[in-house]
Amino acid sequence: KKKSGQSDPPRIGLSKFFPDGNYPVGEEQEYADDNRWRTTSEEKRYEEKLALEDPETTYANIRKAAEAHRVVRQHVQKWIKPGMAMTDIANMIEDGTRALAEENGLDAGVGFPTGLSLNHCAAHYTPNAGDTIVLKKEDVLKIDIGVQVNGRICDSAFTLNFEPTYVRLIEAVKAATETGVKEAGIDVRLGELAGYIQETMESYEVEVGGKVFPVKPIENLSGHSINRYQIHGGKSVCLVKNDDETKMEEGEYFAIETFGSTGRGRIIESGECSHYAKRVDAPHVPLRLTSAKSLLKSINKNFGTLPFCRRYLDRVGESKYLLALNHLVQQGIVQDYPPLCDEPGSMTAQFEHTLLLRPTCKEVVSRGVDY
Ligand SMILES: O=S(=O)(c1cccs1)N(Cc1ccc(F)cc1)Cc1ncn[nH]1
Ligand SMILES: [Mn+2]
Ligand SMILES: [Mn+2]
Ligand SMILES: [Mn+2]
Repeated sequence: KKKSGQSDPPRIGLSKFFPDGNYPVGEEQEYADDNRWRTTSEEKRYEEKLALEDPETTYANIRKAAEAHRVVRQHVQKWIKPGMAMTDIANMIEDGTRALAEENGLDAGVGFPTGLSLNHCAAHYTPNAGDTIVLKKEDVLKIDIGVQVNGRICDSAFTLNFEPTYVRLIEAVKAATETGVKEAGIDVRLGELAGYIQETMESYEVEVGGKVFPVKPIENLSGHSINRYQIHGGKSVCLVKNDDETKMEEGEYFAIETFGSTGRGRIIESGECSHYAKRVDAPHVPLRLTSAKSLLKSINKNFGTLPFCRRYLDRVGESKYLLALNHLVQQGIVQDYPPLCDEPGSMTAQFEHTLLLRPTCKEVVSRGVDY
């Protein structure tokens, strides 16, 4: 019997199932001892006052995005198979996301391009038009899905394998992300949190073809704070111990994401770019290129500062835009985010959750039965 009456594939907007706007609360974790007092009735009253003052802090937006994230990802986990084209996997995910989040311009829909990075590539790959790549059974696939509701972005990712070779790598990264979630908290220093993540990651090794590889945290990838319509809020949670004294603060949203590798433990930008985003601090330079002017207008209208990919430009009717897009990148108006890859032949894995630092507790809003 269907649990929620949702269709298969999932295409019914979530407001049909939560008409009162009370979307499921994520996993609530208590803060560590020195912040234990936060679960007091005084803090609870404070949180209720906040919710009355500003509907945004009822967290309904991020919780709707997270519920859409869970339903879409659990559907793709069920149906994905080696032999499927990356483009079809991307469309399956994005069609579901748009339907459940009830896409409506910039008010709701896809939060950023669907990451489908394979093997030694860790992040920021999604197919461009004409991509013919097909999933293979020996692939290790990172699926990174973004859902946004009123600019609140649920950024969460997981790793899929179809044969057991890299199971220990995947376990290492899942454990490291759990450590990051557990140790995160108000007033926690980012550099210290990085050390805890590194310690968990480096306690694993993986044996491939009789050779033992230590699992390395990817030292130049990181988690990040998230603001409304801004996937990178300015704070980074690195994966190796460092002396960044910056603290996590009450009310912040964080993407806690970790990446492990059997290679160098370092990514380089590699391959054709698909991911772009208008910079939040984009300079107002006079654009001489007419095509760049009209493309920027389309980007502002359709994406604002949310990341997009070439397929999304195709979808909103743009064509022959590459010269204009590269001009906007070169002018510092649009940031390009090329695929981030470790050395060929290595293997990488990722897990990511979105975490709310509420006054009374930490809420792992993207938690599901799957991860
Ligand atoms: O690597 S990031 O650029 C970054 C990490 C720390 C500071 S900025 N990036 C943010 C982002 C950039 C472009 C996107 F299309 C989507 C997200 C992390 C990330 N990628 C996927 N999920 N999370
Ligand atoms: Mn992500
Ligand atoms: Mn992220
Ligand atoms: Mn307080």
